[in-house]
Amino acid sequence: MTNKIKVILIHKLLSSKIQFLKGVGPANAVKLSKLGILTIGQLLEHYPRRYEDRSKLKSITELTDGQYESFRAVVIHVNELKSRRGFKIIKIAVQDQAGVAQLTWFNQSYMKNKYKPGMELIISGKIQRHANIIEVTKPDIEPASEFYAGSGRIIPVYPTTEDVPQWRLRSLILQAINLLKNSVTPEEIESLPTSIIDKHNLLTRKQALVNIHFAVDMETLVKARRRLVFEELFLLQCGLAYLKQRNKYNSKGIKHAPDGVLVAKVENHLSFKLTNDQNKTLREIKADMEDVTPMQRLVQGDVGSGKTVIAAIALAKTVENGYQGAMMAPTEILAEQHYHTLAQLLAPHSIKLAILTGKLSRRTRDEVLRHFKDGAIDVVVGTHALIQDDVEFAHLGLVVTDEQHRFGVRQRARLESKGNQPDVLIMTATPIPRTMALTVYGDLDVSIIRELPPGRQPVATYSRSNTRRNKVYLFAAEQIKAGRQVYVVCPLVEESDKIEAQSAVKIYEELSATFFKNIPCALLHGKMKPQEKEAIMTAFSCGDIKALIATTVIEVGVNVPNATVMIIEGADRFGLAQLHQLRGRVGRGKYKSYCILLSDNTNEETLERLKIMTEVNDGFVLADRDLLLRGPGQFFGTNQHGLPDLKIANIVTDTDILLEARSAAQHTVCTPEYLDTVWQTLQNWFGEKFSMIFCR
Ligand SMILES: Nc1ncnc2c1ncn2[C@@H]1O[C@H](COP(=O)(O)OP(=O)(O)OP(=O)(O)O)[C@@H](O)[C@H]1O
Repeated sequence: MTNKIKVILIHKLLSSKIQFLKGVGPANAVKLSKLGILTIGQLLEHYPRRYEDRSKLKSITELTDGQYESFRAVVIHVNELKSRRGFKIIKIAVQDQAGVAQLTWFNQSYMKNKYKPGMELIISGKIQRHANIIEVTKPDIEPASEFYAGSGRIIPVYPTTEDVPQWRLRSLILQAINLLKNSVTPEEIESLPTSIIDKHNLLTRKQALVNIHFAVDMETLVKARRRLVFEELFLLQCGLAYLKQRNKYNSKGIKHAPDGVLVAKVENHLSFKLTNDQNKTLREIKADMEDVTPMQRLVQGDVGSGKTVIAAIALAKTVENGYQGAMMAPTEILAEQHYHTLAQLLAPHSIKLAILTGKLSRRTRDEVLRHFKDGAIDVVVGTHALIQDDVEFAHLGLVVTDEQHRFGVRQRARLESKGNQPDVLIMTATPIPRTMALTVYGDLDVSIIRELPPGRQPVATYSRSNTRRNKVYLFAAEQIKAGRQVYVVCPLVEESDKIEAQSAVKIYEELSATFFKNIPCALLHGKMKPQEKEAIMTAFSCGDIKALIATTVIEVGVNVPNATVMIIEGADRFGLAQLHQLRGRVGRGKYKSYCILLSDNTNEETLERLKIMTEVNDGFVLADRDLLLRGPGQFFGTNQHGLPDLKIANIVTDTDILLEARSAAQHTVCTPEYLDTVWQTLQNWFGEKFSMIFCR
């Protein structure tokens, strides 16, 4: 079976160039390549975006106002008019036996040459009836000769460009489907083991491909989609399971010894008791480190749940075993902060720490690098500066990366490659929805710290319009008088640090002249020099500055337990995950804390998002809600962080199939040949992203 499978996915027909089809010359091939279609296989995997039911063609007099309908008619007259404002309007009159309708386009003069009197067309679009005139604006048109004469008329609508009209794409796919039907057996293009197909009651790949494009009826279409979604998720999960196994069996990592004196000293010196979740996570980490398989563990902890102390103990463990540890943070501010926290926890026990960021002088940097190399430094904290080529370690035992999705997988891999299969701990404070975590990080072991340290009260969150802005700032000033500190976050301006900084400056000037007059305030934004930023953060941390007016530079990780008020201006511009991160900057100590979301936006979805914030304090619940509200592409704000663009599956709505496919993949014993095929298919599907996801 496996040998056969290996042949299929490189079946001759599927790998044939698209020019093999009738009607595809060099020019059309270029246009199709812009859609990512170079081969017949890729054409067949260009799945419809949606479908239209055109099973019943109506006559013109039967068309209903406001409905999306289809009808067959002949062109009788083509006319170009000019509107008073200079628009070109193309009007084409069409006729069937019952009546006349008018098709209209604006500023698309080429339409007048495309359709000539006498041509028979299948026209689909939204019907507008004004008095006795029936009009369709920007209709979807197929020449009647291209009209697919299948038994059903569920018409696929494809993602496409202006260059490749729907009807052409549809007729090419039909041609490819006919070739597939006539010249390929189901076994020749099957990608799933027969046992899986039978057990999960799936269509064959051949049946699914035919029906996803031209289904005989709705029921078959649903089955076709289920099969292809299952296939995609199953193969992805097989790939992830394979990676995990490979890590387990093929690699020899560092086997740390059970805890000794140093780890005990660090643990016993903590000024607090670890929470149950922290203890559980720590046990999991220690077990991984004591195993010869290199650790690949993701720690997901809600904001303020106390991840840094866990990292500190793990670092102490590697040092105790004679190795070095490295911790990489996404920003200089965070690297500084982690350095100070780790120094407090580790330096009293003779662990030598250093920091490496972009701003060290050449001399200091050279010296620090020398001590990494000769092993005199035990633990280093840094930014991207850590992955530069000239950074070398004597014996790196543990790599911790904070805020996982800010780094590409490749960057992380570069740090890991500075040791000989070191243990790897990834920490993130953005809870990842479960379904997404299974797809993106399915090969990592996951620990979750959901519980917050005792005594923390939920942050009271309010959503307010700007009419109440004065009251909000008066409240903040009162809190400052009571000894607390305040953050004000300025509206997010995507793509422009400069405008964002300008808006922060404006708000800073306004507040320091009004509500915060005579209160020590400071401004913090991404355009400032690292030294300036650091000096301000230090002054805020030690309480010299009472109000910090900032852009999102403070979003992750900043820890000032005395701060109790977070005011977010233009809160509607932020996603839930980001608002939660910002809110997490307060409520980190023993004082009651508040988060106030200012916004005048009345958009329904925005109001819903802000309302969820006022009701939910748990980051994991928020993450799931955010995913539902905005979809997977939006979740991280950007698409570049390892989330594969799935071809057909939707991880929000296909959760059931995902869980079924995952369980099937975990229970399938894959032969090496089958895994080869899986590997090859995944590479074909995900291209560039493949190495991002799988080359760990
Ligand atoms: N078990 C505990 N009991 C009491 N305080 C704790 C406990 N664990 C951590 N803390 C304190 O809680 C604060 C937050 O910890 P830390 O900065 O490690 O959180 P975090 O999970 O990294 O948060 P974020 O993701 O928001 O940066 C720190 O002041 C830390 O000293």
